[in-house]
Amino acid sequence: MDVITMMNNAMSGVLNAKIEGLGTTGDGVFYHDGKTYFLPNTLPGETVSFRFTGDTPELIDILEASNSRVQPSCTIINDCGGCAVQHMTLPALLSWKTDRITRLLSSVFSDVPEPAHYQTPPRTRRRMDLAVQRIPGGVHIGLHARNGDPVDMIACDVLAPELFELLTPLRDVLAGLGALTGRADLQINLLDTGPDLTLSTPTALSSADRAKLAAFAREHNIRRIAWTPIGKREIETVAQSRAPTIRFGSADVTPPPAAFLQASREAERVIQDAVLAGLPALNKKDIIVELYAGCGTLTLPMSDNGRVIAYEGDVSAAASLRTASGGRRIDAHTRDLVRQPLLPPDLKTARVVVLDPPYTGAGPQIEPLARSTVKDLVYVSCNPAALKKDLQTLHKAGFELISSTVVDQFLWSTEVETVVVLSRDPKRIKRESSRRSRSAPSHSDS
Ligand SMILES: C[S@@+](CC[C@H](N)C(=O)[O-])C[C@H]1O[C@@H](n2cnc3c(N)ncnc32)[C@H](O)[C@@H]1O
Repeated sequence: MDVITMMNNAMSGVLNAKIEGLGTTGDGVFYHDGKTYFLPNTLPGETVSFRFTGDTPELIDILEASNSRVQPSCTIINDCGGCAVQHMTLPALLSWKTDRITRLLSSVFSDVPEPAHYQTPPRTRRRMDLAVQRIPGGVHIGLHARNGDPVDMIACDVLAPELFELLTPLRDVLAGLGALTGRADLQINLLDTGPDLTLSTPTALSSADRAKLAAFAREHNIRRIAWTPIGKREIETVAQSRAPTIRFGSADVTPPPAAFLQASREAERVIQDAVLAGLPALNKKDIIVELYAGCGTLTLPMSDNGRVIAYEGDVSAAASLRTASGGRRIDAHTRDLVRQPLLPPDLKTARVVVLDPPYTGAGPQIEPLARSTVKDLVYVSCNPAALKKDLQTLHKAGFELISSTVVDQFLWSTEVETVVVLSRDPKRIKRESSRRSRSAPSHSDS
């Protein structure tokens, strides 16, 4: 930069900074005068110019761009709040997620094998919570802008095409509903039998609204549309031709409306495989205790390896799993594991525990698990901060890391899913450690 530009910049309050990292919401991180600041749309390694407005830095220009920078492909990227880091290449993003998990694991364990990693392809998301907003002459359906109104999703590189294409006719049918007086929510799941919709509106559906939704379901081959008043838990089926299903392992499950599903079919398979590979050697009679089982994503495939005793807090999800489990070695129980965690005596017969808790982590369940006699654990996590806290407790109780898998199923966001295999069985730890040292390249290999 020449001297005149530097003097002009100093007079107009323009400053330069080197971006040192990526924050957990996808903003670039830099340090100035001993303080940490975040700048959206910047990447680690970049040199940028910015100006403070009050205490908030505002990006002026990217002076030296990172090799990981790309032009975002989505045409509504500047408005839609869905993709925080579409200006980063997907391999760089996967590598950032993998590094993040490696650092997390290294802060807890001393022996950390390199994580396996997987990234779901674009346009495969099969579950999304969308906001619906009535506007003059129609509706917008989309994600919320950062701190703002829903942005109409006229383009999306994330959503599966079957769901994206449905948005156009959905705008028409939703615009015609009397119950849609302002904001509404639409949860869309893509099951094996097609889209499964759950609509939440501020006021109750009239019989004319119900008839319109039923006609829409018939016209678009949608097996089920459910409805719930905004903010309430009770869900009512408005239209159903046949039971919608999704296959887990060798069973077809009819999940409840708005059920939890892993975000993409491809990532679900990787998570299932990582969990199955992380189980210790089992006899068919061995007991796998599964916590936070949902409607059986992991339960059904695991039941080929042992008897699964599954616990799930959501009554409808547990009921779906129970119905689908017929004839298999599965006992599915409804249990709130926050209010009533399993205690060490409840875990006495477990050969292994598999847990896939919600975003907040395993909370009050983790201490009894640590105090139990269980030697092997497989932990599926969607929140690195909660995972770290739970791993610290488990490590103190003697668990060591056997392996981990990082799954990027929320493309262009900073969300990351991790499958962690843990053991406090000295023989398994020793076996894994010597297997790793045998397969590590020796110095003479280079
Ligand atoms: C991340 S999902 C995993 C579900 C399932 N393993 C899957 O892959 O589809 C977490 C599950 O925990 C359940 N859950 C949330 N809070 C719970 C609680 N307090 N007690 C028991 N289950 C709970 C949710 O209903 C949800 O099914």
